[in-house]
Amino acid sequence: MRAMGDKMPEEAGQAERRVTAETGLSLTRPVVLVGMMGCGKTAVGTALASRLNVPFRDTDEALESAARMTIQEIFDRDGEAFFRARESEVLRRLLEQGPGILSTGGGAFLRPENRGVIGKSGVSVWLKADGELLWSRVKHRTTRPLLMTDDPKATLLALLAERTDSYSEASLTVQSVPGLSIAQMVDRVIAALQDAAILT
Ligand SMILES: Nc1ncnc2c1ncn2[C@@H]1O[C@H](COP(=O)(O)OP(=O)(O)OP(=O)(O)O)[C@@H](O)[C@H]1O
Ligand SMILES: O=C(O)C1=C[C@@H](O)[C@@H](O)[C@H](O)C1
Ligand SMILES: [Mg+2]
Repeated sequence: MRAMGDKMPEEAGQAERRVTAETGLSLTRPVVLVGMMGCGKTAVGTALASRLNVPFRDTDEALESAARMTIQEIFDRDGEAFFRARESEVLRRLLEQGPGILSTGGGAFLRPENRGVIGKSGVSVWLKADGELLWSRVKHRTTRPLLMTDDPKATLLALLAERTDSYSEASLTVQSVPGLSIAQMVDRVIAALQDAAILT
């Protein structure tokens, strides 16, 4: 098995500055999407990377592929503390791979250590959504171990309340509201990145 801290051979030594093909825009740092479960980090991140024609990376997906286990299986077998340690390693490795879109797991931005490494080489974007919207998106899924409780909606709302201060430390915030499609969220993130001169 590839160690979780290893670089993917094809991505090692990637160019520092990536000129995006279709839009003509340049991205100079990894754009790191953060926020609660269901805020759209994976869905919006995938569409954003595709629109900009830059690499897409996702800490949850990278962890699952390195471990050849689902996140639920990692939590069940090794516990959350083990998962968080691996998540920090994977985050560092993916940040080293250069400009692109990096979606994180919902808990990744809570650790000061992770916020530090993200701030050094990337720019964080919080996809902000209220509890009802988040719940509408996660309630049908059973893939999120932290929501395997007797009252998953209450758990989600409690996590949102306790995490909001950490997420608000992100460099940029993009609000998600009901009715905005994934493509419209991509428009909003691009506009925020352009305003901040991250995408030029
Ligand atoms: N703007 C949107 N409009 C409609 N559906 C959306 C939107 N954003 C996300 N979704 C849907 O909500 C669900 C959850 O989104 P997604 O998996 O991207 O969340 P996430 O932030 O990556 O969560 P996690 O932290 O658990 O990885 C998916 O089914 C996704 O397609
Ligand atoms: O919000 C969280 O803590 C999590 C979100 C998911 O992305 C996964 O990283 C995992 O289910 C934990
Ligand atoms: Mg995700």
